Amino acid sequence: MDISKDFTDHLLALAVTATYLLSGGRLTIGCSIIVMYALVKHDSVKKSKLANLESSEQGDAPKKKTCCGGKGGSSCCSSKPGGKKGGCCGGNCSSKKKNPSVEKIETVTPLSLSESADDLAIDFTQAFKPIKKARKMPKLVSGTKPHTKSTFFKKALTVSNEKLIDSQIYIFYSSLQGAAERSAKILLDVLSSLKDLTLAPKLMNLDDLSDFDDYFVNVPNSNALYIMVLPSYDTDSPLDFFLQSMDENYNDFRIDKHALRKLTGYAVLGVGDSESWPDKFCYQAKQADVLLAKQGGRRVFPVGEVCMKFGGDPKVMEWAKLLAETLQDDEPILYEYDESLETEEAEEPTDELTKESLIDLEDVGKSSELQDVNEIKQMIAKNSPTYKNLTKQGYTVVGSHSGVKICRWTKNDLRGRGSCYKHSLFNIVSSRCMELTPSLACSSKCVFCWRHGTNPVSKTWRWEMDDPEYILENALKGHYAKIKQMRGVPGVIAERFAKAFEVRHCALSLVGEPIMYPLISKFVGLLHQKRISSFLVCNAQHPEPLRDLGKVTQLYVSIDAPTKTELKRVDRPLYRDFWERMMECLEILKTSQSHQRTVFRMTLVKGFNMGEVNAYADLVQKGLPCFIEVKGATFCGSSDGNGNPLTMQNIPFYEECATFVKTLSAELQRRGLNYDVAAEHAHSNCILIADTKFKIDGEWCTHIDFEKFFELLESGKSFNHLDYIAKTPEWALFGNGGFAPGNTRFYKKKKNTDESKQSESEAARVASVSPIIA
Ligand SMILES: Cc1cc2nc3c(=O)[nH]c(=O)nc-3n(C[C@H](O)[C@H](O)[C@H](O)COP(=O)(O)O)c2cc1C
Ligand code: SF4
Repeated sequence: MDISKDFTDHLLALAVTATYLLSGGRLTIGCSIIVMYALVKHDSVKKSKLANLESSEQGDAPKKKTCCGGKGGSSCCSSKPGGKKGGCCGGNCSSKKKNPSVEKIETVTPLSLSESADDLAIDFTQAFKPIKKARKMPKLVSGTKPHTKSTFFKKALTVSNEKLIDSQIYIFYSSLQGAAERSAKILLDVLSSLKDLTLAPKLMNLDDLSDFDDYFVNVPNSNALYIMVLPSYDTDSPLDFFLQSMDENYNDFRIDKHALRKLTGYAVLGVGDSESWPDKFCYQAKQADVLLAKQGGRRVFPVGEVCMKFGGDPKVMEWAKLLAETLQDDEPILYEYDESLETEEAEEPTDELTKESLIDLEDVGKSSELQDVNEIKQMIAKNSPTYKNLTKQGYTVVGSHSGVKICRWTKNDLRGRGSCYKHSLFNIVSSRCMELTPSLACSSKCVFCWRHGTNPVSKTWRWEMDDPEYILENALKGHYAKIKQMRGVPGVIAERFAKAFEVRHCALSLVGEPIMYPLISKFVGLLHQKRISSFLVCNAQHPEPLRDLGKVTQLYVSIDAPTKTELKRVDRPLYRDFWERMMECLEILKTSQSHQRTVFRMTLVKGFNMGEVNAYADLVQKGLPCFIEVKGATFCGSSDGNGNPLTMQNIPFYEECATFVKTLSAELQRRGLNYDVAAEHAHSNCILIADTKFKIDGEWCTHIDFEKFFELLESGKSFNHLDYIAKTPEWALFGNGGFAPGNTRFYKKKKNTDESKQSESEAARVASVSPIIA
């Protein structure tokens, strides 16, 4: 130890500390410096003692060069006397190696940039190989996430001792082209022939159910067993709505999450096409299986997946027979309830392994498929059965969700046989009217609807969307193409035919719910730019867009029943709060949309909604519309298998409609409301009640002055329904029939006068091709 050097060091340290303290440093900092200095000094003294001891043991000279660690410099271990350097050891010299403590530190110190290339030589050959994926976690093996409350993946086993054969079996199916329906019937035959079966199985078309809740939120009886026979479509189909409803139910806090545990069990049979859709083969049947299980359903038989191209009906039969055997089996079934199906609430896993396990589990069939339930599709894809169906019915599908169709009244008017009731009541000439809907989908499934149960249903917009400009341009093209086809039809009046190529009115009704199209106001604006008047009909289920709607020439709200119970029975609305929605819509008509020409449209269906006149009066009182248009429903073809339960017995005669209208009008007057019967079109069983503010100087003015309407619109000034009225012609007034002069009545068969009368009333009731709602 060099005492003189140490002493100097001490003095220097003391001087530095004193200077620091004197110059205002804090006492604690000063003390700390002194203590640290003392410790370092103590350590170096200890080390040098140790070194001296070592060198004395080895008989070395007391002055020994320490290793430079490869840095070189004056004290380099390799420095030769006289300042000349031999090669540096790079830290490997014996002086270093011999010090065990230094050697130990080297093994754990991270490599520094100054270390030599030899030291950094690392084998990278494995580095860029893909990281071996963690082994897929088998479905029923727990991959429990540590430190989280909810178990990420777990199973629970229960044993049921139910005798499945005693169950009430429901065979549900959904079918666009008939294969699932056929398969469901095979199942019905096989199961019905089981000798031990206590109750006859029931066959149900999912698309005909008024309310899925009756079966999939509430269970009809305590021993129900569901068998679902489902096709898969990668295009939109009615099944999409069913699956989305199931998914919504599961996430709706108002609904019992596990409502289907009350079933004795369920099984799903998928039919599809494995050749054309290998990646999506029977994917919707699998989705349904997962959703049923999520809601507590117990799978009593594995999901069947039958390719209707290969195997077809025999495979369905095979599955049905195996299922039948199982149902007869007394062996208890081991049910596995898989809580992984409830991972929505589970926290995001943090470590990579668990994350990867999650993906694997999703692969197993949960989330990836469930996400597909809300996949955005085209409403009516060109290759879909719905598209074919609609075009077969005479629609021109525009883009992916709009449609036009010329109705029989347009054809009639072109041939001089008269316009529809809108001419009598409001001055809309059928040959210059285009019937269009920007949404072929609807949020109701009205019993009198002529959609034949195949059009998409949904509560909200869930599809790809076309631009309003595109829709209008192509709708007009489609409409004109259909008009053109009429040129060879006998009796077409050349002048009307020519004018028909300049559409003046657009009835936004047809089928579906136009107001569901999110850009409806913009679309109406485009119509007005072309001086085409707009008649928008909505089903009183969408208060928000109704409130936001801009000016229309006439705004209709369909009032299909006067009470909550009847409305549910007639409209079969998809919304649970359908009644509250309707009430809100009526309130909007009375308030924010009261500047519009508002109309209640009532479609009378005998045995369904003609009973409670007082209740209708309540609704009128609530919405205070300008007009109430009452129309008897028209029979539009078979009710067989299309979800439309109506027969001719439900179609009212003109006289019955007239009685209803008079009674309603009297009730409104009794309440002090100024309404009266104004006009009619007896030919289509349609009668108009109007607010008496449209009776100017004793003359009804229910017609529209279209020129005035556009003038006002273009002026930019605000105006209301009374600003563009026109006098109702004599022939259109109530009691005068409403058949426009200049047209010829046409009866299919020539009859005597009495028979003709009968025929007119009959004609109003039957329309195999005409819309019953237009
Ligand atoms: C437009 C279209 C899309 C289809 N998409 C699928 C699909 O994604 N997966 C599948 O397995 N089968 C698919 N199929 C085949 C149908 O599921 C199959 O034909 C089934 O038998 C139809 O049943 P249905 O006649 O009861 O409607 C598709 C068929 C069509 C016409
Ligand atoms: S009648 Fe109209 S509201 Fe009712 S289901 Fe048909 S399109 Fe929808």
